[in-house]
Amino acid sequence: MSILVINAGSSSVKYQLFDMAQHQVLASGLVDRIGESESLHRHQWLDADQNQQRSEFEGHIHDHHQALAQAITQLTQKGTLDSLNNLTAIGHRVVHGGEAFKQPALITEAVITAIRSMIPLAPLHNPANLEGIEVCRILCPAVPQVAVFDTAFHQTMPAHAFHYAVPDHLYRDHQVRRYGFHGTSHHYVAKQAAEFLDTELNQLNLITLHLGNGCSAAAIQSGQCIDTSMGMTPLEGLMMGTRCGDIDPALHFYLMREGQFTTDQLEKLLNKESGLKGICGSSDMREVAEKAQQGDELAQLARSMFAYRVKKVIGSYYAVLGQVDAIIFTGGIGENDVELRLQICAGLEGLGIELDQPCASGDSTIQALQSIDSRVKVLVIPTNEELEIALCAQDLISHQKT
Ligand SMILES: Nc1ncnc2c1ncn2[C@@H]1O[C@H](COP(=O)(O)OP(=O)(O)O)[C@@H](O)[C@H]1O
Ligand SMILES: CC(=O)OP(=O)(O)O
Ligand SMILES: [Mg+2]
Repeated sequence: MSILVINAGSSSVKYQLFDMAQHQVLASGLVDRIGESESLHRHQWLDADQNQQRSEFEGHIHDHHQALAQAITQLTQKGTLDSLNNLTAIGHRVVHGGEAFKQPALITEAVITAIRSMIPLAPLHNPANLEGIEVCRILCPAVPQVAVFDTAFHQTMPAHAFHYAVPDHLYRDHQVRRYGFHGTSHHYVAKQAAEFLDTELNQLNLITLHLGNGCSAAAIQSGQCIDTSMGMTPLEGLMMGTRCGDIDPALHFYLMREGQFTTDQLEKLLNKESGLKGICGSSDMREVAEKAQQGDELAQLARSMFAYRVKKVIGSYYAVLGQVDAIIFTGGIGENDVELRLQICAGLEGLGIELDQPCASGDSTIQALQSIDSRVKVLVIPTNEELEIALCAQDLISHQKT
């Protein structure tokens, strides 16, 4: 059984082909800078002797149709996929499913219409996700397709957590509320934690911290999400690579009045030019860490701000949950930045959170960081959103057949 997972962004398409019997990646790739003169297509695959092979193509790839057609050609020509008929399903990451989707969905015209209706809530993400779906429907009409939503796992949040304190008609008429994102990752690492701790997920209270380019936290009570830091859009919450996270909303009016900013300029400023990049000029935490080590004060400030905000969210979710079994670090930063994890957890002994020696970074398996006396477990769990999407697609397709 092979499942292809597609994560289509505005100017890139990432894909992975899974052999579901082994949970093994047979091939993967990235088409980047779509629409620009110097587009890039990187493709990797396992050959018949299980050796990793790579190919790279540079040139103009004018749209998502060409990008996906090229990816499918690579998949079928490089021997990893005999024919498209051997694909069991295609799973798509869809960022915004609004309130319509609490679970993954088999893609139909009605599902496409519902995803389209969410575009005003996710103008930076949903159009590209839809494009990926529509192109795959043209290129692989016989293959069932499944949409897996970033928002779905957070749909269990109670009303007091998801409502904003604005006039209620804005919720009823304009769907203004907290939705939360990265749900596929939060759910995946929560399930991994349950397996690692040898406990049912519905018996666990967890705080999951997804710290990648985008960053978000979730409070999970008895296995269900009861709060999360991202909001109506992925701009709210923690400080991120280029996104500001929580700010005073009055900053908008102030900058519009005093700085003559337009709405588009503000959107760009807060989404693309803020966060780590806004403070110290670099959005990549590895670069920020290097600069900080060399004595760059703004890079040091950026790291302190980042850690402080994660610490605050741990404290607030601890209060909301009452009792916490484990805190889970995931995402590129959460999995690898040993020093930052120490900074985040420093001083939390009063909450029963005590770290042992920092563990080696870059381990691909689960690490437990807590000391023997720590009441709360502190785990590092590598996320795998693509595998989770493939598992969701497999699950949905097998239930369709029975
Ligand atoms: N060893 C490391 N130390 C610190 N940060 C790291 C390390 N490895 C990766 N990162 C950071 O992880 C972030 C990317 O996270 P990732 O989860 O891969 O991103 P995405 O959200 O795009 O999937 C970048 O800021 C990167 O610098
Ligand atoms: C929704 C979101 O923030 O996704 P990413 O972290 O992939 O940008
Ligand atoms: Mg990632």
